[in-house]
Amino acid sequence: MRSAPASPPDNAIEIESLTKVYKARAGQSAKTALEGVSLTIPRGSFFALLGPNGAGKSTLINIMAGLVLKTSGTVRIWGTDIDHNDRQARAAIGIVPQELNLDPFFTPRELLEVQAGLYGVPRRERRTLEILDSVGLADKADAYARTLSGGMRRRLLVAKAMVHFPPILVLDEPTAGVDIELRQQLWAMIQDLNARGTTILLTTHYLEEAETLCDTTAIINNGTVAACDTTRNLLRRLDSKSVTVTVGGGVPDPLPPSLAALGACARGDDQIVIRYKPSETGITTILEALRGADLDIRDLVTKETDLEDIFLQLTRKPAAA
Ligand SMILES: Nc1ncnc2c1ncn2[C@@H]1O[C@H](COP(=O)(O)OP(=O)(O)OP(=O)(O)O)[C@@H](O)[C@H]1O
Repeated sequence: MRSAPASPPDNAIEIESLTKVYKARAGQSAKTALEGVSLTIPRGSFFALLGPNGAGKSTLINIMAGLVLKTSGTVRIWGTDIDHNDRQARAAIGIVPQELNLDPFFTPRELLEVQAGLYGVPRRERRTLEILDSVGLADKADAYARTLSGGMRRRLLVAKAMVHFPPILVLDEPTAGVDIELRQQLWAMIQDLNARGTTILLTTHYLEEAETLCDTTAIINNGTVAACDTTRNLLRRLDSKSVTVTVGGGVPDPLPPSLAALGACARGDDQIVIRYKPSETGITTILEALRGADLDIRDLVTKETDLEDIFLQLTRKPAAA
């Protein structure tokens, strides 16, 4: 099954005009989950796919995994079109699912052997212990999966996705519900895999995760790509800063007109946030508006834009008419 092309492709994944419409079912109308999605994931990159719930991330991954049939469009994985040779395309990809779906009665060694068998990896080519070692589980090779901690199980899922030596690893929300220490461990492990050449595609809700780890970020919303750029460019291009003011006596409702005119909004009972474009609005304009609002200002903090600002700007639902 290790039938990679002779020379590796420039792009690990190429998706063009991908559309998925789930057919109408009893009581439910048809649902367009992806609409004309195009994405290019260069070989060796660490790519984040960000999106709110229901954006279409799982649909995209499931199409690549062969679990969902696309409606139209093209998907090439490691140079192979899934319509031409889906086995070869899928052999280039390892998918780490979100759920900890491991058979508790298998040991990690057995689990990897069975998985390698499913992928048709000949015994002499299997690297079970080497893979377990790469995820820090060599000493647990013969422990029952049910005795492993949550963190170890997650690492075992990564190992399982790697039995056929895929050059691409897709991780679906790998750190959802995972504590901070374990998150750091997983990050270090995935970074190490990436440093050794594996292309990583990661879906996440954690903006910090994309910001810290990923060189490129795509934001997907309502089944379309709202943005796709290097993470650094995304942060740079927004031309956005924010001022957060903490006020005594509660945030006035409605907000004073001078602040409402700047698009300010209340956060909690005692904070007002004003997002602004430094290229258009100087900080003195904002300070004057605050002075004119006659507030009991207790604190004032300015902040550079971060991925959360961008995410909110791109995925915010339009206000109801
Ligand atoms: N089998 C299905 N039949 C009908 N609609 C579906 C099906 N699977 C997903 N959908 C719908 O398609 C849209 C995209 O769902 P998808 O699971 O791909 O989003 P997601 O970004 O992965 O969300 P989450 O982060 O919550 O998993 C949603 O509106 C969802 O309800």
